[in-house]
Amino acid sequence: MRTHVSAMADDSGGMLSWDESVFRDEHVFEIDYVPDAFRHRESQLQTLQYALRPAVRGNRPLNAMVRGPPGTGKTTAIQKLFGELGGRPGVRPVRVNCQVDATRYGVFSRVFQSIFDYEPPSSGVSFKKLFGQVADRLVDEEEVLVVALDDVNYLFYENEASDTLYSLLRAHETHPGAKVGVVLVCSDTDLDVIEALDGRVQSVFRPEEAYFPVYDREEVADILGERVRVGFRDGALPMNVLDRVAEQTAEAGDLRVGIDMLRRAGLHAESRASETVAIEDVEAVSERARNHRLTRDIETLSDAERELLGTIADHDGGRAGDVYDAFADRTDLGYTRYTELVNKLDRLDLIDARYESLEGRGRSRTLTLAHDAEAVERRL
Ligand SMILES: Nc1ncnc2c1ncn2[C@@H]1O[C@H](COP(=O)(O)OP(=O)(O)OP(=O)(O)O)[C@@H](O)[C@H]1O
Repeated sequence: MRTHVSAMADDSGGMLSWDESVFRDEHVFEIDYVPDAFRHRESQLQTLQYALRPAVRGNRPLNAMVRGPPGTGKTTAIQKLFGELGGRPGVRPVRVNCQVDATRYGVFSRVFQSIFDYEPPSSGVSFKKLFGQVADRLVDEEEVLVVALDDVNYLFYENEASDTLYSLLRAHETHPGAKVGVVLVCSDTDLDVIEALDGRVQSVFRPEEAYFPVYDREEVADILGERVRVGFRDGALPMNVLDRVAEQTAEAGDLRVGIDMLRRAGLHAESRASETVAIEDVEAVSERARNHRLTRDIETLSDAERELLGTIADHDGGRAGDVYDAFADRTDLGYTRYTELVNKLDRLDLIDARYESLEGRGRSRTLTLAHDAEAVERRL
């Protein structure tokens, strides 16, 4: 029997005891959790199954492209399908997170690691050799390789996308008998993937497309309701609270906001020694949860990118040339690299880089933070 909470609160100065919790299984709110139930994505899964089916018969699958805004289930769909494919003999599905591995060498290192069970050296081995070993093994073992390039937009930002795809898509020419299929997963809805590829890649890449739209409010409530059922104790998160979270999540358009909000609201309820989560807990955590993506995006930036974001925060709304002067004082990077970094921050929606015409002096860009400066600076 659990002790009544108010008694616990009195005994321990307003805290639940360490082993008391509103959660049944807190892990279901963590980022690496793959849910058992995956609803409202039936047609997208069907399209992808259709494309990948030849692989289980030992043939090259159709290439595919998965598109849609962040937090709409793209990665989860791949994890589900690849989980199933991985159990089939003769198929090797590999999902590469391009946010982490944003170069051709990085992508092939992941594939190598999946095949050989150890990581290749990060330098000293040529790409050609790495590729050769992967391809030879695929041919010897008669395995079909299916590579998902998740968050492939990062390969584009680093200008590595065309080379990577070229190598994968033409593997059968350089290594006869190699069978490779590619699934691109892109969360940058402003990026026209096909258009952004080199002509030599465009001519061989005609993917099947699966689009993942933002979930509507009912879908969000249904999905989050299931998460609550698995993750919270019975009755610990009432319906009205779920509705409030669903409403805010649908507004944000990213399911991750809701999952994060549920977890934080649960922790907040615990911190005030309550066995149930209330609207006030949601209110208390909602700003942090809504900025979840901002936190994640800033975490993935390189030192130079952070430095630039900090410089823009200090010169919010400034002209690109002026911001560069300030940036150059802090780093030794040249203007070309600076422009690349500006473009990347713009694409990540961390800043808005807009052209303005200067009377009689051509055009210049102004750089403005896309988020509240304080929220950005707190995360840098
Ligand atoms: N239909 C669904 N049912 C249950 N959980 C879901 C569903 N769709 C998404 N999720 C959950 O929402 C979160 C975000 O999903 P996911 O990572 O698949 O999104 P994504 O579209 O790949 O996002 P990004 O583009 O930012 O990588 C995950 O925790 C995932 O478990």
